[in-house]
Amino acid sequence: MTDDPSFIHLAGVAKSYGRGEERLPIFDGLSLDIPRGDFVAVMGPSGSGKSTLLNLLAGLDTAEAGRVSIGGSDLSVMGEGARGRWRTQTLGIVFQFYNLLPMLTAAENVELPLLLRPLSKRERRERVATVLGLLGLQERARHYPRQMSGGQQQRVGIARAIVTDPALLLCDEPTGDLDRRSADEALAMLNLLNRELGKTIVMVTHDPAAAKVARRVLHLDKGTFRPEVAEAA
Ligand SMILES: Nc1ncnc2c1ncn2[C@@H]1O[C@H](COP(=O)(O)OP(=O)(O)OP(=O)(O)O)[C@@H](O)[C@H]1O
Repeated sequence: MTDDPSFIHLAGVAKSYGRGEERLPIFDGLSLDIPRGDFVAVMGPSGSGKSTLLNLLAGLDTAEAGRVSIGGSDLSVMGEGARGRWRTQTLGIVFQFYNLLPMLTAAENVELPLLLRPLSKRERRERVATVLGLLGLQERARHYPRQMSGGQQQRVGIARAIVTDPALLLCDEPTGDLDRRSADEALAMLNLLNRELGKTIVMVTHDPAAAKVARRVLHLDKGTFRPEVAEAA
């Protein structure tokens, strides 16, 4: 697909932490191409750079060298403000520990990203109701996080991530805090978002069951991807 540039394109990315002699290199020339509509699981030992990669893809951190381009936007040349605006338009993030605001109901948590959009209250409510329905959470709309199970809270987290209809979902250990059944429900939802709605998904995970749901598994080890790529079903 030479005339169809990758949706996610990393070339020669360098990233380190610390300064001078204390400098800890994480990536030194990392490259990666992910087409639109892919569902990629990133696995690897602790400290291999998975979270660092997600932070670069989210535009939350910047590379010292190389190019990070997503959906045609070159994050490496954007300032912080531009990256913030890009993030609200392009990205949904699903966190391991859900990151819901405890004083807001499920519906209010899901509505949050929409407050940055020029939408009427009615339009916001309709969108929230649609995604809560998609996630099977209609009955939970007025419940607070403390009144929900971990699995339900994670589904609220997924609803919040997709309510703005982003092209890209980044998931950081989305099943890491869930029992098997809730984990499988969350994975089924991610699978549906990828296969039915065409969302591109990059998911960092230690969970082999999560990796099986993805279309591809990338193994990160000491800051580089292992050459072999296991193809999913
Ligand atoms: N802000 C930081 N300052 C200094 N060192 C950092 C920082 N963030 C991460 N590191 C170091 O960079 C390396 C890669 O960290 P990273 O969090 O990307 O790994 P990971 O693969 O996500 O690990 P885990 O599976 O444990 O979450 C680790 O050695 C970590 O200690």
